[in-house]
Amino acid sequence: MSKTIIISNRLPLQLQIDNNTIKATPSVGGLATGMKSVHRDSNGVWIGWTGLTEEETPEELVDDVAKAAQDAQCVPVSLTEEDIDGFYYGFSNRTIWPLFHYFMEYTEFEKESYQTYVEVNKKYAEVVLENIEEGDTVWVHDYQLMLLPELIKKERPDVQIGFFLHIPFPSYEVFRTLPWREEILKGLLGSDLIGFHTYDYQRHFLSSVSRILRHEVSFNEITLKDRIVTVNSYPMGIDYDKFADAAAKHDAAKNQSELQRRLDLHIDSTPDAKMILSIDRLDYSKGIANRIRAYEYFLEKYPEFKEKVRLVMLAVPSRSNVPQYQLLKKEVDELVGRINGKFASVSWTPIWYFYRSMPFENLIDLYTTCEVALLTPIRDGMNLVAKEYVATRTDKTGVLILSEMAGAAQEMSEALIINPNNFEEIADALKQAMEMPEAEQIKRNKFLQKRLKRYNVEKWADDFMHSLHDTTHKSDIVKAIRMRQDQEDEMFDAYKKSEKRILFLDYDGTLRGFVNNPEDASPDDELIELIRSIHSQENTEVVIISGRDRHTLGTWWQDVPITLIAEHGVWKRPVGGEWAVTENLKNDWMETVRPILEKYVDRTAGTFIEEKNYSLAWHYRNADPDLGEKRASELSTVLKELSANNELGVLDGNKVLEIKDSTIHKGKAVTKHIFGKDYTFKFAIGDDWTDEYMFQDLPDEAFTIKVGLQKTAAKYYVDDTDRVRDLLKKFAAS
Ligand SMILES: O=P(O)(O)OC[C@H]1O[C@H](O[C@H]2O[C@H](CO)[C@@H](O)[C@H](O)[C@H]2O)[C@H](O)[C@@H](O)[C@@H]1O
Ligand SMILES: O=c1ccn([C@@H]2O[C@H](COP(=O)(O)OP(=O)(O)O)[C@@H](O)[C@H]2O)c(=O)[nH]1
Repeated sequence: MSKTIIISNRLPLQLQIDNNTIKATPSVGGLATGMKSVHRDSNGVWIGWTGLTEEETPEELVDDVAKAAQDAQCVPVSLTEEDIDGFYYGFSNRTIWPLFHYFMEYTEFEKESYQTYVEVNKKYAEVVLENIEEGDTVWVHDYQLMLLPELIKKERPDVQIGFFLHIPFPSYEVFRTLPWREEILKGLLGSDLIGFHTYDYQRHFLSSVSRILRHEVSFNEITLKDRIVTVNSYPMGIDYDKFADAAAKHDAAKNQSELQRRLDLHIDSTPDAKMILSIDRLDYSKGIANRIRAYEYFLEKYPEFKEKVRLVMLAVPSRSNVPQYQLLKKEVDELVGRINGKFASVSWTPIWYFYRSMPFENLIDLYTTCEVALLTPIRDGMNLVAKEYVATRTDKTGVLILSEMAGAAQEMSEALIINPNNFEEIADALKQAMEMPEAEQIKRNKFLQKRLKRYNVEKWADDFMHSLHDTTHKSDIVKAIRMRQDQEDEMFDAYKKSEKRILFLDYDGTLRGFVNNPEDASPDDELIELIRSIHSQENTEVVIISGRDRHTLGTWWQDVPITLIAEHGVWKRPVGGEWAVTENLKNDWMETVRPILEKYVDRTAGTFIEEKNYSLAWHYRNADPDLGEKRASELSTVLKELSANNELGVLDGNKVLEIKDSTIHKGKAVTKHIFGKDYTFKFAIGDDWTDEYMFQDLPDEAFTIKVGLQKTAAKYYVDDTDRVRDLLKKFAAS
């Protein structure tokens, strides 16, 4: 039976050694808590790190570690102290975490820790590959494992791989600063589906892919040479019923509340003071220090709330080997001390501060007892605490104040949404929360609960898995039209048997890959030899048919006696002959069009005009991809309006717009060329829109091939210019 393999840095259980025996405790953090129910309900395994390094695990306990993991349907990845230093405390949490949360000043770019990150991703890949069986689906989680999809795909192209990023994906301007940006993007693109919490993270990722790797991105699909990668947003939900049920039980047994007991013990004798809850891992991205300062500002701005409110703050220890986290701990300790010292009275402590993690029951106690939750991250992928707080409010009272910088804010607009850097706004939101009528609290929470209950973690995981399985459908379409071996054999068979054969070959993007400067794309020696050798076969004609100008084509192929067709069919150089115009064309329109193109060159950096005898081309390959596409579509509209009455046509090529006589195109050129001749084998290959005319106009029996995975009228497609070269070699050897 096929299974789902979940992979994350940490397993949902963390192992410790206590008295020479293995002890397991649940992992904290949104990923582990959220995925736990998905793991429980699926027939799957979870691969990750146990929390124990190889050095910490004595020889005699190695089997016990494996057993403890196995009992929880987990498979451990064995890591050394050095691995954890470079991979977890290093690249993951000193480079990626701060960078992706826009803390540029905390970001370290260390080559050694990146190398360890690569090595550790390989260790994860090894364990995954050992555990994959046919039909399994792989779901990789989070920023610690961004190279893993590619490592798995390389070995197991048959396996479907999903990746979910739990933290924000930063804007291109921030991401581009990473020295290993290409490697990270390529690693992620080993996936079939990549998921983010919000649309903003998704669009930032797509923008980096198109700018850095220059891949074609269309809406939410990235076209690679042989696959399509789908990208989408899936806001992670929580196990709603688990929290709501636990809260209901807790409410029914009021005396269970530790907080209440604390109040009853008169540790603090202002039991009526409303409680403001704050829960996070102690992480600078969570805005804890700012939150305390904003609370101080609130008490100063609205002194009437002194002794009427209390901030209950749970900070869970996290990544304490990273210096920034140690500094933050110090800062928070000092702030809490200073503010309590400044405002406390004999009967009132303004902040109750806990620095530890709490078991589930105590969390429920905190959630249900506090009238307000104040969550003010500076950046946060999602923030599940916000959702858990709302889910536990069984009578629907309670006010959530949430930072607009948390992914959760996008779905929780009924909360009081604040900017975490605006103390004025936070202070006012706290006042509003304190004074909010119960009816309004209920109204807001009703909407929030309904949504959280519906899109719970199970629905979220289902949604992701369905989309992942749908990607098979897309790759099936790709497989259906990609030239199969038997189709290729059939074509070469027909070629060999034929007594009169013709091959129409497009040049750029087909015989040669694209380069930034078109003049640098001259044919290499191997290509020249191949073309010469095919052409020299008996009864075989090779025609290079290109949009290029005749001088360039003529120079590159001057010593090879093949037919050349330039400028989409305007010029022809027959075998052994001279260039001649095939049609009587006008070019007086150029005077009107050139200034328009020049205007677009001036406004769009990286673009330029190519002048041919009978056409003008505006190239935008080197422009910013988004701007290039936008300007191209704008220019195309302008040119089409202008050309309507002039028998001019606008050709949309590969990053080029070409304006020329509309009666000229490659389809017409090939039709004229084969007219009256009895070729028994016809072949055409090309990569862009201008080649579509050939594919459409050649008779049905022709073998037509598109280079690259795009919509086409050709019968087949091949991946790239390397595959074209393979085909040429086979023609030459036939
Ligand atoms: O494993 P740690 O280094 O101790 O960190 C705990 C987890 O923190 C991060 O959680 C993120 O995932 C949550 C659920 O999607 C999301 O709500 C939150 O905003 C994120 O910060 C981290 O992404 C996980 O990998 C860690 O395990
Ligand atoms: O003592 C604690 C405090 C919090 N949590 C859980 O940790 C998760 C925190 O997730 P969130 O998305 O808010 O932030 P993250 O820590 O993942 O960045 C939530 O599910 C909490 O219930 C926990 O297990 N023990």
